[in-house]
Amino acid sequence: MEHSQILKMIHTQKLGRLFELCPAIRLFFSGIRLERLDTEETLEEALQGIADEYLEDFGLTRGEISDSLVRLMEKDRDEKSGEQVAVRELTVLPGLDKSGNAEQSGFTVRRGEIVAVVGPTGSGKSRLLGDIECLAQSDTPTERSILINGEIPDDACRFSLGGRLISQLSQNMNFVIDLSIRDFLTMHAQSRMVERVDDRIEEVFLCANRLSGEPFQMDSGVTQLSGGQSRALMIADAAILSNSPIVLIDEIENAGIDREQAVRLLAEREKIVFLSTHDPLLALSADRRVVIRNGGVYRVLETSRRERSNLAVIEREDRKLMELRRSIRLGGRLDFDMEAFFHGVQGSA
Ligand SMILES: Nc1ncnc2c1ncn2[C@@H]1O[C@H](COP(=O)(O)OP(=O)(O)OP(=O)(O)O)[C@@H](O)[C@H]1O
Repeated sequence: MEHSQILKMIHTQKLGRLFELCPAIRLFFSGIRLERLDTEETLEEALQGIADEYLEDFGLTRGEISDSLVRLMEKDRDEKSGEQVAVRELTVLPGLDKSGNAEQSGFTVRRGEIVAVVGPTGSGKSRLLGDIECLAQSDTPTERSILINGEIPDDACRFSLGGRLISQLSQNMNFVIDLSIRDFLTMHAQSRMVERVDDRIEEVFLCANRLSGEPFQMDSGVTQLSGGQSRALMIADAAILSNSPIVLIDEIENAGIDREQAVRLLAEREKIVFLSTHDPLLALSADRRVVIRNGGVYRVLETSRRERSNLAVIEREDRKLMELRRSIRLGGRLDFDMEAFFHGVQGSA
């Protein structure tokens, strides 16, 4: 559906019809405490009885409400068409490093694979994720190009489906609309047309709570979540509810969530996952790691058999560190025999 058709619909259809076509619109109105609008009226009619000052309290004008509804319907349309693109593999073709030298190599990632992106601070890890996110075609500072299933994505795929193909969970996740977690997840589940919405949102909620260091309630507001809780919720949401076949995650390790479980969860869902990280546990959990140096891909290393067996040791030590972290958070003291705790005789925090 074209933009002009959507615009016309927003202004001529009854609200009830708009809610049916795009459930996120109902949740948009819940978010500004207008749950009881008359569904037999059009948008203009329904908003007639609402004072401008009321809308201003939410930082909205009538025009902005109509623009938001158009965007929600367009997002819904793109999401539904995005489901038709089956991504089997993604290829990064080499570009230039920060000095303008050709990159050593490109690489291809297949469905179900996890790739860690590693490298010193400022080397260009986020830039690589950014190139993937916008499906770059030699039009970013790195001049890399991204292929989907071995082909250059066409413009429709790039500009319209790009956002639907790819979920990006960046370091700073802020929620702007104050919905409860239940409403937020319901909105996502409905806009992604999943079946058994209540069961699925319960699954996301339980999973997010397992990932998060600090438990939270289904009826708390999303704006009250801490940074780590928000990331846990978004990771569970991306894994369980999202149709996006490609997930990009920036520095999960700083979020204070259970990284081991988060990676396992994403790996189970047959997605292509890129993790930018400085963390050996995450790097070795991936199938391979792309090493970035001076803005360019320097090496692509498969995780070796030896590294996989070393991962078990890193996980064991990491669980001990998590135990210490938990103890510190709960106000405990770490004045027991640390040598014994780490190297041998059973100790406990
Ligand atoms: N190949 C390149 N050509 C030109 N500029 C680049 C290239 N790669 C990265 N940059 C630029 O270098 C800067 C640092 O890159 P980026 O933020 O991606 O680093 P990072 O590895 O993610 O850092 P951190 O670990 O601190 O998050 C950015 O401004 C980015 O656009």
